[in-house]
Amino acid sequence: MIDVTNLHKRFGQVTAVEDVTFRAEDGVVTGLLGPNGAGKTTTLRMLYTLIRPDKGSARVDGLDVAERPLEVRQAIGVLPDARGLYPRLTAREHVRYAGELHGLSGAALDQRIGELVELLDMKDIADRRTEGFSQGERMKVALARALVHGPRNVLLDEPTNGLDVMSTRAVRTLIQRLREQGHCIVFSSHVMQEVAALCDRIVVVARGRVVADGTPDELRARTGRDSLEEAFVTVIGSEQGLMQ
Ligand SMILES: Nc1ncnc2c1ncn2[C@@H]1O[C@H](COP(=O)(O)OP(=O)(O)OP(=O)(O)O)[C@@H](O)[C@H]1O
Repeated sequence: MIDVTNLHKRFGQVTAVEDVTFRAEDGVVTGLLGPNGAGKTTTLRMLYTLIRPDKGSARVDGLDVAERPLEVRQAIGVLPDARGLYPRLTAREHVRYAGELHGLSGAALDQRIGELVELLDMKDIADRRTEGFSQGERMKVALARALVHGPRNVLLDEPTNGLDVMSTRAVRTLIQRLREQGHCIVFSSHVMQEVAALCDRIVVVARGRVVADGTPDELRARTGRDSLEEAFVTVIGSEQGLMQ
């Protein structure tokens, strides 16, 4: 479970995150939805301990991200916005390396890599160097790397960005499976159709603040709008940046 309370982050003159509060429960897909520059990536970066909040706090399974970053990193799997892969390593070597960094080894690691190769349909690419991989292939490697240690909490920054229809479906299926297994899943997107298709709960972020938080039905009811798209535009106060 992830608990975020009054997070704030500034970079020089730019206030990236002004006041973000939400809770992401286990067994639930929580979507962070907002236009470009709303503060989603910065919020996720604070959650996965890459940067420290200026104010406020965030807890992952009760562990404070600023006070216990190493334990937090064990408890989360992250698909960051930059998917950076090593061109000379094969897909399988990437996953193995990440597993070793998490303390896995031997038969247990081999078995886990095998499961992920199967789950993400990576058989054809598993033993190829990642140099020249397509966006979808890179995404699969980055996802397998994020999940190798079986983290309870999964943070995904725009996981379907740039993917074709089949790859997008594969990612959706994976997220649904993780939800069924009781994981806590947070993913960010600026595409409302994506969030609407997958999320049980939607946290709408605009200009560094949470402007709405609820189930799709609650958001529709609160804004008096029939369509989710209109509800989003109403809470954000603008259509800018929300479309693909
Ligand atoms: N390291 C940084 N230095 C300076 N400004 C930053 C930095 N990181 C983020 N920002 C600024 O903070 C604001 C929020 O950025 P952030 O990347 O969190 O938005 P986002 O909601 O993830 O947007 P997108 O959908 O475009 O990825 C933007 O104005 C951005 O330019």
